[in-house]
Amino acid sequence: MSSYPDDSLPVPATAAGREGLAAILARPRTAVVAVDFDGTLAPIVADPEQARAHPDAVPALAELAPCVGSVAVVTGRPAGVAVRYGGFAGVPGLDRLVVLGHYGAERWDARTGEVRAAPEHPGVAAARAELPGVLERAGAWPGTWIEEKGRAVAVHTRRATDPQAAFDALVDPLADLATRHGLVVEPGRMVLELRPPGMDKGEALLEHVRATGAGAVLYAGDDLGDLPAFAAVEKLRAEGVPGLLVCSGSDEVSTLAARADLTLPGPAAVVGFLASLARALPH
Ligand SMILES: O=P(O)(O)OC[C@H]1O[C@H](O[C@H]2O[C@H](CO)[C@@H](O)[C@H](O)[C@H]2O)[C@H](O)[C@@H](O)[C@@H]1O
Repeated sequence: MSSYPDDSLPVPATAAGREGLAAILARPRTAVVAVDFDGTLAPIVADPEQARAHPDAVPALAELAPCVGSVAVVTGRPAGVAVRYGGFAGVPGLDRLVVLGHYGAERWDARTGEVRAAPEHPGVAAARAELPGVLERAGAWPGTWIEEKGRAVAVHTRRATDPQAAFDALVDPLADLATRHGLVVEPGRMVLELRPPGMDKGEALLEHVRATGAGAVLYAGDDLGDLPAFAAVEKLRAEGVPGLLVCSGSDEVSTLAARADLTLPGPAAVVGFLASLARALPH
């Protein structure tokens, strides 16, 4: 792999990405670094409750955060769960970290340790009540598992013997259930989530970038739910704010790699990149 500007950083494949990385290196104090959690900071595991940040993730973020304008974790997880599974609370260096949870409907701020949240959508409770019956009638595969997320509910198929077939069998029944209750289906890596409309990672990222007055942005993600954040960075670039799109690559999702400036082979490599970026910045 060739390097920019020295041996420690990979070269983005696109001119826009190289411009984005150059802007972050030139004006780090104006940069927002925003990172997805599962599949990007945390390796994918079969049981969502066992997911944890890569052991090098918190040290890398803690070294990076004091050098840039802001570090944010942008996740489909409830903010409090991501804070817990990430080990983000009370870490020296991460005292300004924000976690935008539930695709931006929740915001945890390390300065207060509190979560600010949008009102709950009544359709979630109604869909939750109907969900077991819908799964039974759809002939859900053994191993299909419901994740209770508070302001959303997710159906996972990774533990079925054929996860993709189990996922495919549920797409239409869950779309119907979501529509009847005013919700949307968020498809992800062997998961279909029923959640309220009106917020996504793109809106969340744009809001954060605008609130911080950022002059450059980096976003790293791995899954379809990260596409709106990719679109937000593309929109910011069109408005003159340089940005770098990083894909945490996998053999499950190809869409993001096609849009990314830099594709890295999974969470360990993403975390290594963030650590290298931190080392390349003035402390
Ligand atoms: O926005 P993210 O931080 O990427 O969260 C997206 C979903 O991640 C979790 O599911 C994924 O990770 C699990 C643990 O590795 C894995 O078992 C599952 O197959 C993946 O889809 C989480 O459980 C969901 O609630 C998040 O929305």
